[in-house]
This record gives sequence, C-alpha cells and structure tokens, in this order.
Amino acid sequence: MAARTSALRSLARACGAVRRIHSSRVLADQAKIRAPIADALKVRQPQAMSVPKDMAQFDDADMAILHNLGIETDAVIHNARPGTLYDEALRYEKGSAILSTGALAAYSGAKTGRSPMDKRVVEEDTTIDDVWWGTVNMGLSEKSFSINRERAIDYLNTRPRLYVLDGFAGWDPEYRYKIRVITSRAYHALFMHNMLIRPTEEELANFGEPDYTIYNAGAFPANRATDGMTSGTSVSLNFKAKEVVILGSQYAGEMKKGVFTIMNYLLPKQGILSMHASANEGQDGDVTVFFGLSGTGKTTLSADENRKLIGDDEHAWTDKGVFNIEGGCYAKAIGLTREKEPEIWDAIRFGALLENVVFDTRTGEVDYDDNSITENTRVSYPLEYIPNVKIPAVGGHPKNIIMLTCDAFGVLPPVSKLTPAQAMYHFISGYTAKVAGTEMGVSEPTATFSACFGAPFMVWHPAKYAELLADKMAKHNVNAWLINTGWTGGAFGAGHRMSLKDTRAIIDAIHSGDLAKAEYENFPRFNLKVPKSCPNVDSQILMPNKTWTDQTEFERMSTKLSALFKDNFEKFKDGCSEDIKAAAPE
Ligand SMILES: Nc1ncnc2c1ncn2[C@@H]1O[C@H](COP(=O)(O)OP(=O)(O)OP(=O)(O)O)[C@@H](O)[C@H]1O
Ligand SMILES: O=C([O-])CC(=O)C(=O)O
Ligand SMILES: [Ca+2]
Ligand SMILES: [Mn+2]
Repeated sequence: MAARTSALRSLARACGAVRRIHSSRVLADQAKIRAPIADALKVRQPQAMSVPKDMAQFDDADMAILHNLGIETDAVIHNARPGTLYDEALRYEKGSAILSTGALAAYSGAKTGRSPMDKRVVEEDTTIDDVWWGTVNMGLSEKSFSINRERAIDYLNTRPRLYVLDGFAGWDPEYRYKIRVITSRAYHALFMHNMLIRPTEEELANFGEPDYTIYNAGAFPANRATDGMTSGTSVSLNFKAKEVVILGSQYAGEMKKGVFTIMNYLLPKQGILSMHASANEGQDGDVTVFFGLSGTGKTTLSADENRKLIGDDEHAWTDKGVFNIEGGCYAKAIGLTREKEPEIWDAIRFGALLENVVFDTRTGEVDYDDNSITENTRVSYPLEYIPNVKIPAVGGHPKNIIMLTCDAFGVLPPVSKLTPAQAMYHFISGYTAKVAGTEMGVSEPTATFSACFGAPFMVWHPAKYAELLADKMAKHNVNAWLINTGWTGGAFGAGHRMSLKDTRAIIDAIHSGDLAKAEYENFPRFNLKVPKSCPNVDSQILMPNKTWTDQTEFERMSTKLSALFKDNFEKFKDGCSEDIKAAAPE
C-alpha cells in the first residue's frame, strides 16, 4: 500500500493530476504534494525565463509577403523549424500526434493519393506550343485559373494562421529554382521543409522573390461550376504566372509532384532530361538511375547500405551528370519493417512526417500493416536522415540505368539486359501493372502504360524526353536493364511478389559487374536477354515460364501482355525509328 501510494504521489507530482486521486490516505497527503507543485509552477512562469526568439515570429516582413498577395491574417509562420511546425500541427490540426519514434503523424482528409484527373495546365500564349495537350495535360483557361486562384486566396484569407515555406528545387545551383509554398496547414509546411532543398540561413536571407509560388488551399474545394472543373478537387499550373493552385485535396504529394511538373517543363527546354527516377552512387563513384512508376521500387531499392543515396524520386541529367531535384524522400510506409527496409525505418524519427498511418494511441506505435485509411501511407524525411547519403545530392553520368516494372501478370523476367533500342521502347511504353483490387481472389491485373515512367508529370511530348535519354545514353555508353519487381510463379492471385532479397541480389550483381559478364539466353516473344545465372539468386527463377506450373496459362498471359504492349505503342509509332519499333514484343 505504501509503495502504491508513493507511486501515485510521484505520478501526481509528475502530471499534476492531484484531483483524480481519491484514496483517503493520499488526500491527507495532498497538502504536502501541492506545495512542491506550486513551487514548480512558479518556476515555470514565463516572465521568470528568458525566452529565445523563435524563427516563427510574426514580423512585418512576413506579414508583407502575404499582404502583397492580398492575404491578411493574424499570424504568418514563415520558414519555421520542424519543432515549431510540430507545435502548430498539434495545436490546430485534428489527429496530429507525436509518435513513439518522435515522428509527427498527420492526416490529409478525404484525398489520400494524387488526383491526376483533376490536374490542369493553363493554356496561355508563352507555352501553348510546347505542351503535349491531351489526357495528361488538360488545358484550363486563364479565366478559370484566376477564379481558382482567387478562391484559394479567399479561403486563405479566412484562416487566422498561415504558413509560408521557401526552398529550392534542384541541387545543381545552375539549374535551381526558388519555390514558395503558402498553406493553411503546418503539416504541409513541414512536408515541404523536408521535400524541398533547405536553404542555408544566408540563402534564406537573400531569398528575394520566388520563381514559383504554390497556393495550397487544399482544405477548401474548387467550385464545380467553374469552367473546366469536373470535381471539387483541382491542381492547376500556370507557367506564365509561375503559380500552382491547389483546391480540394490536402494530400501532400500534390505539392511535390507540382514542383516536379514545373521542372519537367523548365529543364527539357534547356536540353536537360528530367526523370521520374531514383539514383544512387557506388564507392567508385558509379551512378545508377532507377526509373519506375509509383510502387515499383524506386525508393526501396535506391536505399542500399553499400551505396550512397542521391535521391529517391525526381532527378535531372545534365552535361555534368545527375542531380536530385528534391531535399527529401517520400517513402511508402505500408508493410514497412526494419528487417526489410532498415534505412527507411531508421529515418522515421523527429522531423519525419507520417501521413495517414494508424497508430496505437497508448504506445504511439504505428501499425504499418494497417491500410484502413489508405494503402498509400507515406513518410517524408530529409535526405540526410538516410545514413549513407550524397550531399550535395549530385553525381556523375550514370553507368547503369534500371527500368523497374511491377508486372502483376508474372510474365516479365526478374532481370533482362536491354539493347539501346529496347531501352527506348520500354521507356516510351512505361509499363507497370496494378493489382485489380485488394480483395482476395481477384486474379486479373490491370496494365498501366505511362510514358517515360511518369506521364502524369510530363509536360512535353514523350518524344522530347525519349530523345534526350537516347542521346545521353549513347554519349555515355550506359548499360540498360529491365527489372520486374512484381509477380513470379504465376500472376497476381496465383504467384507471389518477387522477394526483395532476390531483387536486391540482382541489383548487387549489376553493380559488381557480374551480371554484365553472365551468359544470356533469349526470352521468347519479348526477345529479352535473360542471364542464365546470377550470384545469390536461384537460377530457376530467372526464366519466368520455369516458375509457372501451368505452361498453357503462362502462354496465355504472355500473349495477352505482349498484345497490350503493342496496342499501347500504336500512338507512338509514327515518331519512332525502325530499330525502336523492332524492339516491340512479337
Ligand atoms: N521485390 C521488390 N522490389 C521492390 N519493392 C518491393 C519488392 N517486393 C515488395 N516491395 C514493396 O513494394 C513497394 C515499392 O515502393 P516504393 O516506395 O519503392 O515505390 P516508388 O517506386 O518509390 O514509388 P513512388 O513514385 O510512388 O514513390 C514497397 O512497399 C516495397 O516494400
Ligand atoms: O507523388 C506521389 O504521391 C507519390 C509518388 O512519388 C508517385 O506517385 O509517383
Ligand atoms: Ca518513392
Ligand atoms: Mn514518384
């Protein structure tokens, strides 16, 4: 009893919850307890402390930034450090919490992924002839853009606190753009603090006017009655005004991919290839670029204990080599384990931002397998949270280019070596597959073909990026590989996903040079060169049909996939040389 009482007492002292303790013995002791608490409180009076000036003071210059844009608010939190943004999120944003790792949990609301169908590019005289108009780049009138912009500003004007965050896109100072984000949510500011390149104190002092401004009013919907709007969500880009307006989606990825889209316009205009790809560098300085659509393994596979990470999602290739566009990573968190992805796991700490994860409110521990909010749970963290990172995040010309595909048909080999023409063919095709649903027993996967492995973010015709890639690959004598991180032993439903261990062993063999020296055999119909053996990988898995028990079913799937490739390529045929066309499956 005495021990219990004393434990209660120290608890009471620690949290000040004196009123909740009703044991008569404890009540009798309360006077004694209260005195030290009162003393402790006295010490905590703010006037007794010297309070350091926070970066987030609302000074006139910060208010002026918004005032000049027609926004008046009580508080402007400009370029605040993560701790301040934590404070703000915890105080003002429902559901935010500090988790057991020290990372911040935040919630995006209804939209938990990007909305490519709600993205628009403004049709204006300076870029109208440059943009590849169609299903990817859907046009919006300048009038509708200004209505959206005004709506965003009107909404921001109703908010008592706003966040402004400045950073750079592009690690090469020669091709660096200044980005400013204006948002009503601290979580968005922390996200962009992680994802943009963080300026030094001196660079911030000299930041001046941004090159591009993102108005994030995602907490407020677009007006469906506005011409060109088909839903309450809208991401509109205006290259002439150098502005992006977000309405009706608070998913943070819209901002980073908005910046990427801007870079995908600006860089190719200067003869630089922008790439939806990750990159890392070996001990000898050899660079590998991993192209791939969402979920194919760019982030997972670029985090490699033997290589330095340059970046996980967006890069550019200049005459000097490659540079990362971003200052951080945005990793999928679903199913994350320390065993499988130690670098990413260990990056989840103070400053990291977990989006839409479910956690135990008692322990603050995340259940990474819980997809009840979304399958697309994410974590963003600064690049330097990965232990072996290359800062500044630039590297030489790539020696290897790996095209990642997650083939849910289970047809493509785990690895094949591509000729330059095949590399172009697969780059333009941009194939991956999505599993039909998360329900059990759904066995028909759906193919996705997304040019340049990132059509939703490309602005020019895919040929522009393809030409730049072909040119650079030839000039720098690059090896190209196609890696299937998807299904083996059968299609989705019957087979299983390629093990990360096998995919990693294959990539190690590419890096050691062993795979380039291997003996190869032809994979029929797709005419891919497949190695007969690979160190630390069971040779049985290298030729896909050998992993299937039902050969007739394999043939059916293989025929089906090759037909899908051919159908998709029809629209690109005209602009392609004979050797690229000849790289198509039979
Ligand atoms: N063999 C494999 N290779 C790569 N990833 C695998 C493999 N098996 C399972 N995975 C899982 O697949 C997912 C790959 O996602 P990743 O975040 O790397 O995609 P990404 O290409 O970076 O996409 P995004 O552009 O959306 O960020 C991870 O959750 C990873 O754990
Ligand atoms: O942009 C996002 O939301 C995540 C991502 O990297 C992608 O989908 O390619
Ligand atoms: Ca990624
Ligand atoms: Mn991506």
